[in-house]
Amino acid sequence: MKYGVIGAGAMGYRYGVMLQENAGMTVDFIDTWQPNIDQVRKQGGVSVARDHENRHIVPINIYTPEEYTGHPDVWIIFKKQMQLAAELKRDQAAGLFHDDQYVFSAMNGLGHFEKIAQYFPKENIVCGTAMIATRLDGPANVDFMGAKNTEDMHMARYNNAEPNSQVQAIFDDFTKAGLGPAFAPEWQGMCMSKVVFNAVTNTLCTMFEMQMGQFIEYEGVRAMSEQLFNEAFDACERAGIHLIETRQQEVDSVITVSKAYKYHYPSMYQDFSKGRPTEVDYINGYIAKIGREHDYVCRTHEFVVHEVHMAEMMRKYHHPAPQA
Ligand SMILES: NC(=O)C1=CN([C@@H]2O[C@H](COP(=O)(O)OP(=O)(O)OC[C@H]3O[C@@H](n4cnc5c(N)ncnc54)[C@H](OP(=O)(O)O)[C@@H]3O)[C@@H](O)[C@H]2O)C=CC1
Ligand SMILES: CC(C)(CO)C(=O)C(=O)O
Repeated sequence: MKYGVIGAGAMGYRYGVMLQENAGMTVDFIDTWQPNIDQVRKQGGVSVARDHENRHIVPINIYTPEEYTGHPDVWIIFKKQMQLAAELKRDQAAGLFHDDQYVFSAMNGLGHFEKIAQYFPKENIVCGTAMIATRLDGPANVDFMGAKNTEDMHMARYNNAEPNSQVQAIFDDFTKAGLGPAFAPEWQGMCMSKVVFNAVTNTLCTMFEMQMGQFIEYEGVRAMSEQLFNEAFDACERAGIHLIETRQQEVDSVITVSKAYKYHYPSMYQDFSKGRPTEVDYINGYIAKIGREHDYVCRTHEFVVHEVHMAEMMRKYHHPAPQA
């Protein structure tokens, strides 16, 4: 199958390069960040390392939306939440989207599938979550964090139907690529399971400018995680959303995932340290919104949203440390 990746950032490169190198798929990348495109063209591809080692150039095809004339079978979308609406509008205007295409996204936070559904039929949308850590260290320069074969992701159709042949083919390609997919029975609970995880790790690591391994050095991590998870689960229960993990499994995975990715700064910190807006409104803010809609105030999540925005504001007075 032919894939088109919209958003040649950390995760777009991760999925595209693994599909191209390990599964032998044809992949085209679409991006709007000109220094990124220029750097790919200058160095003959994207520079890829794994855990800081074995850095090499992987030749890739990259285009702006307006340059692109191809017709992939599947689009993979990895933009930041706040970039998505403008990106989809620009891609549509450039004639990129066609009715026969499928679309997959494993962005963090929630709110993106409603936007994607404005351009694609519901049955062609495949929702995903990725417990896969990747750093974008500069234009066309990525670092895949974690040992090979630890990649772990979930997928479910946006209409919650059983996989049809096209969705199964995507799953098989992701398996061959080494992305470690598993099907989940239902998209919303699957996605919320990742949102609540990111509402702990991404947010706390960002505010305290920590790698995940440093974060779990603190003895109060379990207690802090439990407080945030309990509030999020209580809100989800009132909203009738059933997560695919239990509260205890979420707390345990904060520890195990942070150990596995001990040198990773969550993607939120990558934005924070570069002076860009963070996705906090789509993560803790999304949980808080679900709570409010169901007469339950998620006080800690609402407070944490303010804290992250306050930390963002403070960047005009002192600069966060760059990623080590
Ligand atoms: N990184 C990770 O480990 C993980 C990330 N995710 C999620 O995946 C989604 C995509 O994240 P990720 O791949 O990390 O995002 P990136 O920030 O690496 O890339 C997204 C886009 O941002 C733009 N961009 C990136 N850096 C800069 C910069 N310095 N200046 C200007 N533009 C820049 C580029 O597009 P353009 O200029 O065209 O806008 C790029 O295509 C998010 O929802 C994230 O939460 C999920 C799991 C893990
Ligand atoms: C890798 C992981 C799971 C860390 O929280 C992530 O989702 C991110 O960096 O945004």
